[in-house]
Amino acid sequence: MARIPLKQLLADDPKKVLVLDGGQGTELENRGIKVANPVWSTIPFISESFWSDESSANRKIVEEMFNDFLAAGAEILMTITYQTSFKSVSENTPIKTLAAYDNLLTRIVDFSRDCIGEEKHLIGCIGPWGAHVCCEFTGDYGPNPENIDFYQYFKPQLDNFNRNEKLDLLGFETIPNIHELKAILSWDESILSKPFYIGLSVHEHGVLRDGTTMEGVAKVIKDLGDKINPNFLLLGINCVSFNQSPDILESLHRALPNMPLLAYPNSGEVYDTEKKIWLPNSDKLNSWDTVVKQYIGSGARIIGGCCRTTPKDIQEISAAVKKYT
Ligand SMILES: C[S+](C)CC[C@H](N)C(=O)O
Ligand SMILES: N[C@@H](CCS)C(=O)O
Ligand SMILES: [Zn+2]
Repeated sequence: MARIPLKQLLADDPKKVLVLDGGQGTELENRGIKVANPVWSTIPFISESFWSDESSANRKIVEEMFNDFLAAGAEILMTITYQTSFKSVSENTPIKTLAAYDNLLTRIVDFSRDCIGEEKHLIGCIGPWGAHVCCEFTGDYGPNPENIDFYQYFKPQLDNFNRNEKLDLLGFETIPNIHELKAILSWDESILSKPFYIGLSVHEHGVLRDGTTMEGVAKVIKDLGDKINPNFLLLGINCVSFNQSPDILESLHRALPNMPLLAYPNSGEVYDTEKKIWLPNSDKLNSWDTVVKQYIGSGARIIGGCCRTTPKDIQEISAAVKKYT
């Protein structure tokens, strides 16, 4: 059975909320893959044995992770390509040419689609420019962020993902800087020809990591008016603090009441970018039940978990989504 295009699915049933998967990189780490390296969760796919040996240990781990998120209730899942930009891959792995990079992405998407089957929706995950220098939680893009050529950075991944029919949606996630947001939103259908969403990396005080307020974010979208790419389907927050996430989503909803939103916070732990480890932060103040109810009240149409959330979290999210929709 063909999948319903997401734009149609969300429009046809205004109450439908899709359950997303959880933190993939950190879940692979929980299961024994060492992701603390310059391409982070891309690492298992770099080794040729992943592709040539069907019984490779890493291959089993990735398959089992997808299975466990599916069993927990995920209806839309991501490719594990957060740090798989051409720049990150070509600078840090033996994959140096655009042709070899293209082959890598196609293999990962094919493999992900095989893992989740034909019925579930698949997101082509695209991490921010800052991921390759690990500043997705500071938003510090240097002294002249307006001069960064974001298009050149994303183009190889976009060119591949745009033409891959196994992907239903592109996800720019953990975007911490307003210049990057403006760049993505300036691209028309010739550059972004598939439906896409943008997940913002927001500080626990409720501003984008670079200090931009949610009103400032909304202004960029409002100013574009009807020039906005019709493929821009959802805006939201990801890898933000679990405890603060309902308030942050609510502030985005107030600023953009008609925008379909999405939310997938992290566990509340904080990433140490030097040591590449997660440090405990405050305890969870709320349950997923409470948080999901608030997200839905704020217009969320896709809800899941980001770093350090597990299939158990997705199970709780799924139960809450069923209860409140
Ligand atoms: C979302 S963070 C945990 C991704 C990893 C980071 N960019 C790093 O390279 O360590
Ligand atoms: N999509 C990524 C999140 C990075 S913040 C992952 O799930 O690993
Ligand atoms: Zn994350």
